[in-house]
Amino acid sequence: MAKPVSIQVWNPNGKYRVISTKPMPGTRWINLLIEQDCRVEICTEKKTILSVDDIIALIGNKCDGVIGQLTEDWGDTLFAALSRAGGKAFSNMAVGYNNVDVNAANKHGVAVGNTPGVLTETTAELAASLSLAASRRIVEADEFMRAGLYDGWLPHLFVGNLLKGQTVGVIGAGRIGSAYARMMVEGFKMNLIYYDLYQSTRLEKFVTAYGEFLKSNGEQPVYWKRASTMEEVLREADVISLHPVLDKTTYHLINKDSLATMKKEAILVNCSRGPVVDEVALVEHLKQNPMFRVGLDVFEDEPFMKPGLAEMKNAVVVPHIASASKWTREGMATLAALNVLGKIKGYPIWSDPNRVEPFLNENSPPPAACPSIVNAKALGLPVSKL
Ligand SMILES: NC(=O)c1ccc[n+]([C@@H]2O[C@H](COP(=O)([O-])OP(=O)(O)OC[C@H]3O[C@@H](n4cnc5c(N)ncnc54)[C@H](O)[C@@H]3O)[C@@H](O)[C@H]2O)c1
Ligand SMILES: O=C(O)[C@H](O)CO
Repeated sequence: MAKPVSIQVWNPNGKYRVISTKPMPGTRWINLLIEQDCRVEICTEKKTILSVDDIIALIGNKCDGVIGQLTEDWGDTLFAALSRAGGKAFSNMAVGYNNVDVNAANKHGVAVGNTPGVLTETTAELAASLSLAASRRIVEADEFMRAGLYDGWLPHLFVGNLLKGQTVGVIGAGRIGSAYARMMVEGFKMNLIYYDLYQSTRLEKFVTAYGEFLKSNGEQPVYWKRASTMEEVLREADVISLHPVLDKTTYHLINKDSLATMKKEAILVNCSRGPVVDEVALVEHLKQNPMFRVGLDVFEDEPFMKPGLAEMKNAVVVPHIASASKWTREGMATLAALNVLGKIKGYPIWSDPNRVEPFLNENSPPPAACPSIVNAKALGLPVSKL
């Protein structure tokens, strides 16, 4: 058993004990909990990733709800501990919840929250940034400059790819994938090809309308295509960005074979989850194809990179920061806190997790609902009429 971890306590006499396994940005989330009679305990332990034992020690004998992080392993052991302590709610401070065993949560009657919507644009902007950084070789050029190697303009110096008129491919055109597609189509006049299990009519309508606008201005229009297979996207796109959920259907979706299907000078961006890409195969592909480039925010074995990746000049790598804008991170903290608070207070579940703005308006109290509970149906929780 790990030794008890250090905590900061807010509102010590609060009736409901809510734990956050990490300090989170902003103070609104703390205030919202305190106003509703919660004692808030924030783990201030220095180590970045808490173990299951650390979290069991935090939960203790009485705990009404926990706000946790995507780095934690929320399986049967933790849900059993939370349930024994009287807890009925857990929320990830993330939209992705592949670190959570939802069946185990169901078994112990614990509601599982996530934070959709508030991070859509911020994450799409990072994917767009990585697309640009990779296509225009920004990191390589920056390193070159700082190393004092620049001794004058040259026709061949850091020549990269023009995005305008090329095709952007999106795999997983949900909230973030669609936002990214719109940025790339509108910002850089790229054509779109996408693959998703579901049709994205809104995205298609957007590209059609933008194409008509360009045409009416005498410019080359843009086009969209919904691919019937992922391979079609891999074959046709010049820049491919991955935005599906991580589950058993998307594990190693990008592997040796799929990499071989892509154009030799293609750009691959991953802001979804690391294991969507077979990173060992990717390193080999980068070695064999120096004109192929990647922009990665996520890694298969975070916080580590597979051997060889750090040395690849044709890879841009950042440490899982896609949702890291101040507004988004504060909003994620708010949504996660309100998921836990709402369940403790017996509120119903918000009917549309794609429309969470009312919870984020600092000038009015949030609706009396849980913004997003992924196992609401399985637990038979009522849906809000608001
Ligand atoms: N890097 C980051 O910091 C960061 C930030 C936010 C989200 N994410 C990741 O992005 C994911 C997507 O977030 P979202 O809000 O857009 O979710 P979403 O549910 O709106 O979109 C996911 C899409 O993936 C599609 N999909 C599922 N299985 C697929 C498959 N086998 N092939 C193709 N498409 C498939 C779904 O139909 C859906 O449209 C999250 O689950 C999370 O893992 C990462
Ligand atoms: O799933 C998520 O929300 C991200 O990975 C962190 O923002």
